[in-house]
Amino acid sequence: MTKTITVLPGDGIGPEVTDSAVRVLDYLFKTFHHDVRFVEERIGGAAIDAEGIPLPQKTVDQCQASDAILLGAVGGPKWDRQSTNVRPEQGLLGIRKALGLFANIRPAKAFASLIDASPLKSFYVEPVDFVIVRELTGGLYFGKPSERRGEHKEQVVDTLAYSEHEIERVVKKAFQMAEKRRKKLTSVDKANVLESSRMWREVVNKVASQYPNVEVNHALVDSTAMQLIINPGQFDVIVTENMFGDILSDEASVITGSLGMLPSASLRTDKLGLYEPVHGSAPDIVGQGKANPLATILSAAFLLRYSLDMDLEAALIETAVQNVLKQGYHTPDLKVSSEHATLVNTVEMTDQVISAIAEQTAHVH
Ligand SMILES: NC(=O)C1=CN([C@@H]2O[C@H](COP(=O)(O)OP(=O)(O)OC[C@H]3O[C@@H](n4cnc5c(N)ncnc54)[C@H](O)[C@@H]3O)[C@@H](O)[C@H]2O)C=CC1
Ligand SMILES: CC(C)CC(=O)C(=O)O
Ligand SMILES: [Mg+2]
Repeated sequence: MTKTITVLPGDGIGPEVTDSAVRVLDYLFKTFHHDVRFVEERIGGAAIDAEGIPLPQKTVDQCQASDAILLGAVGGPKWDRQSTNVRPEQGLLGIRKALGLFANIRPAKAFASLIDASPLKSFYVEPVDFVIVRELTGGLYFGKPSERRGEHKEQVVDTLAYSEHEIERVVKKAFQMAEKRRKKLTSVDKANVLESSRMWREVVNKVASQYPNVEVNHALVDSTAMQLIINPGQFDVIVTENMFGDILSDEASVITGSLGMLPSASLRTDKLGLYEPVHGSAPDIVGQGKANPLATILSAAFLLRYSLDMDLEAALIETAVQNVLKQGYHTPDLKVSSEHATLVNTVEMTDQVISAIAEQTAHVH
């Protein structure tokens, strides 16, 4: 049966990086004769410009009817003056909520060829390979009411709300991941200040009894931000609420060399998932061929693995990315130490990844 991937390019460099990932996926589908079609829909600023709202119902319906979703990024200065409800970012929050994508998986794996050139290299006592599991449909970004109040609108309210159920389902996902990895879970919160964090800890401790072989510890978010830099190798799986995970995962990108390297998967309990780079729409480099497409290409590998059960094809992408970096190909955001460093643009980097896949699949007819 034909599978459907809905592509939401969005704004800024979003269309540049989704084009790259679609080219890579298309190459793999043709090579392995997989029957998969792509359908493009609008989200974010592009949807505001065309239809006046950041998340048209048609986009939600198409996503709901598909097997997987690939998203670029939303937002940009053009829409910064829009009121809260018609901002591009509401389109992204809206699709996550509408599809119930509560678990955002953000792995941070340092590629050896990039570590060598990192200013943080001296801190890497152990190989860096951890996953942030970020709660994605609750917390501050979704709390109601979020508004300006008072006669002169001199007060403001944002609400950090969580139910036990919302915490429990994402924490379970994190334990399941830890069980399949190095069996170490760090739950990150701000329990010395926030009631929501105290409930978070209680739920983690309750769920922990179902996973006796996973070592659990609790850590405060501020010191975790520091530990991520001085000793990132200590982490295996980190589970945390929406905003802490948003911030810590951008920080984690420094360890991997660039924000342009971090992929993500937003999952629920069935196979449908949304796959997107961790980065935003990067208005400062849009249209210049400088966007690093690897975060989105690696997100496409997750799409194959988690939503389409194509583990082999996913691994081909990951090995190809590793090989291309090892050969010294890099977009301007990446510092590489190789003597054979070759600066490439977005399209050339994508060409290199496809060639590196072709080398691995030369025997397939
Ligand atoms: N998932 C999403 O759609 C997100 C959207 N945003 C939106 O994006 C817009 C810009 O936000 P910023 O804070 O500038 O964050 P950003 O992630 O777009 O950019 C931060 C910095 O990283 C660089 N960068 C990001 N991705 C890159 C890539 N693939 N290759 C090379 N360099 C890359 C940018 O050039 C910039 O210097 C805002 O409107 C924001 O709301 C921000 C984060 C996530
Ligand atoms: C709209 C924002 C919450 C997007 C973002 O920064 C993210 O998901 O990483
Ligand atoms: Mg973010």
